[in-house]
Amino acid sequence: MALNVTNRVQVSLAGRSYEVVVGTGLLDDAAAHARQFFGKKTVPIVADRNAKDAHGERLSRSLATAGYETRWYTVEPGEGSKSWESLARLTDWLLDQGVERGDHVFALGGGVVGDLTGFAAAILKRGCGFVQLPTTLLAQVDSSVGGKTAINTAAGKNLVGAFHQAALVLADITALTTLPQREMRAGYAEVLKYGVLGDREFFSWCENNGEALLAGDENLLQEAVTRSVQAKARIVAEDERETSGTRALLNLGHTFGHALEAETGFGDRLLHGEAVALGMVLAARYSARIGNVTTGDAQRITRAVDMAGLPSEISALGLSCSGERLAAHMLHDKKMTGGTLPFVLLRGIGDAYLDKSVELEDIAAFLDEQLIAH
Ligand SMILES: NC(=O)c1ccc[n+]([C@@H]2O[C@H](COP(=O)([O-])OP(=O)(O)OC[C@H]3O[C@@H](n4cnc5c(N)ncnc54)[C@H](O)[C@@H]3O)[C@@H](O)[C@H]2O)c1
Ligand SMILES: O=C(O)C(=O)C[C@@H](O)[C@H](O)[C@H](O)COP(=O)(O)O
Ligand SMILES: [Zn+2]
Repeated sequence: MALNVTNRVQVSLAGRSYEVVVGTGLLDDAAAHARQFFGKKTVPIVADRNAKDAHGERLSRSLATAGYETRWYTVEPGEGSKSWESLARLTDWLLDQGVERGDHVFALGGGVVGDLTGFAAAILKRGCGFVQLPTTLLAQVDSSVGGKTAINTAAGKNLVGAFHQAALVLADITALTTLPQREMRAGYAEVLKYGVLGDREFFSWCENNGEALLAGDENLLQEAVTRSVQAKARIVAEDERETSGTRALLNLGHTFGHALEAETGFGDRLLHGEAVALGMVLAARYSARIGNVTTGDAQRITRAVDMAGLPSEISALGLSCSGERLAAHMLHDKKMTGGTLPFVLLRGIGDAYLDKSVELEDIAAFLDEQLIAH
């Protein structure tokens, strides 16, 4: 895939579809790409503070040139903004702006702003439109696509939310030039995830290209974002609301990961993508322990995570909790059905499946082993 070529991926759902546009400089040209979603002369934009500082001007300029005025609402960076308090403040602001059901709210930032704004749009006047302008690698490859929106509660991650699809996603690769390296790596965890869960060839591509991609090669970034979005769009088209089990595969590494995020306080100590990377390694090791996957494949996944500078050892987190305590966080997992928690496990790289026979006590014992230094 060559640079300066804009890739378009269609997310096709029952009775409707929307486009994910992936390319460079899209924010400079946002008015042209998104004009049909500007209801009035003023466009409400909810932005992560860092994303606005780095890229807000490009967006404002594009809209101003097309005769639109931007109204900005700034969200403080960090997982703490996915809260009831932020949601209340944001919905009040949207109401003050006179946003109507037919209008579209624009979300500029990473997964935090996308999840928060998407949820606000889902409930504002029982549902208005929204457009995602993802500015982190994680948001471009994952959170801006597929319609999961949510806030966190004291009990855990994403526990209050709604399925509400964006009307359009503009993934501007240029936005990633200002992204801190740690955030880039965290986003790469979700890229690797698509390979591990369903595409062995893409996993090899990541092994070969991960380092250059993380160093900022825009061609490779555009290819990784496009291929990730294609993979996610295929799964979401098949199982939009996670009812058949197909979409649950996108949760690979997340049952472990969300428990670790909860235990570390949803903060800078462990980013979502870092938790997912570690969670994927744990899912692979557990799969090897029950004889489903070869230790060779489990080690290859660990190496890919290490190569990306992502955490692969739970013992290195310095947690003082037990495996049982981590397993207790998992009781809030949204996959829980009738008291059973299905786990996304592996038969091999590129071959994830949902295992309904896993005992949480066994997971707790496994985690106790992992919590002891390797
Ligand atoms: N809805 C979904 O399907 C889905 C999928 C994956 C993750 N998520 C959620 O997404 C969230 C994580 O998203 P994230 O990793 O994007 O984190 P984030 O939104 O917290 O952004 C990460 C950091 O990057 C900064 N930033 C954003 N864009 C920037 C830019 N272009 N230049 C400089 N700094 C920039 C932000 O200020 C923040 O400090 C988690 O809450 C996770 O649960 C949701
Ligand atoms: O889109 C999905 O489906 C995913 O599972 C993608 C995940 O990367 C994402 O973190 C998601 O928010 C987790 O979903 P949850 O239902 O476990 O909260
Ligand atoms: Zn995730």
